[in-house]
Amino acid sequence: MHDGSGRILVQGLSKNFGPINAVQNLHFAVEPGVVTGFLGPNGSGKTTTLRMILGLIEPSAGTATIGGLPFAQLPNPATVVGAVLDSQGFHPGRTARNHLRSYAAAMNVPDQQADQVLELVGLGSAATRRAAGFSLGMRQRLALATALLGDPQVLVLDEPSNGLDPEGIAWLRGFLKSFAATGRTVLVSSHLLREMEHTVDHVVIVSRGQCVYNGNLEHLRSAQRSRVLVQAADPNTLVTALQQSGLAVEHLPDGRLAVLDSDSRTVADLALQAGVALYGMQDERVDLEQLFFQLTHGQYTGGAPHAGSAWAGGPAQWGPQSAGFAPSPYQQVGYQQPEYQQPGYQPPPGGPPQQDHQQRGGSGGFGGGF
Ligand SMILES: Nc1ncnc2c1ncn2[C@@H]1O[C@H](COP(=O)(O)OP(=O)(O)OP(=O)(O)O)[C@@H](O)[C@H]1O
Repeated sequence: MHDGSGRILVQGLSKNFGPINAVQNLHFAVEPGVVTGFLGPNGSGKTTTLRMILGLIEPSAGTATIGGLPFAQLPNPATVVGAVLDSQGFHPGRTARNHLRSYAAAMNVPDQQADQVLELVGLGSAATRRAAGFSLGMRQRLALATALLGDPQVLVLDEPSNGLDPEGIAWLRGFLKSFAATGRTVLVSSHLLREMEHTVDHVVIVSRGQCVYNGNLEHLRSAQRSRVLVQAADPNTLVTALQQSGLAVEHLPDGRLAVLDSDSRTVADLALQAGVALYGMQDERVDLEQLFFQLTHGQYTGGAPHAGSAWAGGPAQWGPQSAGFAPSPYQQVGYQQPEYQQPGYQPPPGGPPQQDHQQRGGSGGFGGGF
């Protein structure tokens, strides 16, 4: 069991390449004992951040420490941190075993460790094969074996599932979880939340070099709420009826109501009992991948969660977002055009449904349409 001293702390970390602000004022901690995902689309600054943590490039501002020290000051870095930033750097003529032995010598690690780590990553039977003939997945495993040679406290991996087949991804997931379960620190980057969602416990999500979410994955998951969008002839009467039944309701800017954590059948029954005519209903549910897409496109108008929404509260930190509407995180289920928008629609006596522009809590709505 490791002593849990391999905490990574990133404080105010920034990096500019000329006019490019690759990383902007990042703050996060990577705790031992859990797997932390460092997620963001291509070009969002993940590799640059990892390179600064590993002392490969100088930050423009801020600090990154491992166990309280910058990488450059670690007494024997290879026994503290194992890292894979690139799985291409093998001498093609060397066997897997010889590749590892050359690293073991440089790290002052016994030769036998090479065979142990090869077994650990499932390459035991390929020890005498040359790396030139390795598949991308095998190269990923060999790179991981190299990182493990010094039996490090901390593992930092950049896009480790690239090139792995589904079996390889499942294996990596189990490996990383058991590695972290021994009290060690795992920071793993990816541009695919779906690939990581069953591997990571904590996530730091970046977009355009800035942190847009830092928190528990479960918290992010719990922000997923289903809702029913409903167009009612008399929204206020319907809101009263729904609230009396214990349902939370939000007014959307276009006049519809969003009924949280319910379904269209329940809403229709309550509307009938209240004598309110409905002109259209839509069941929606949030998809984690869509949510990630929305977060990392940085265009969510609301920025911080608004009071009363699924986004408010909890220990997670939501970072800056730039202005503009993002795609809705909701997936629509069995969408039907509201009756009043359909050809041949005859308005009821009293005219077509009125648009109710009353909004609650400012601009924090999801902005998604039917
Ligand atoms: N050495 C460099 N010189 C100039 N610009 C750079 C350099 N390294 C990275 N960048 C730029 O910094 C930004 C962040 O790149 P980075 O590689 O850190 O992103 P990433 O999230 O790791 O993306 P990917 O998943 O595609 O590797 C990009 O705009 C990239 O072009």
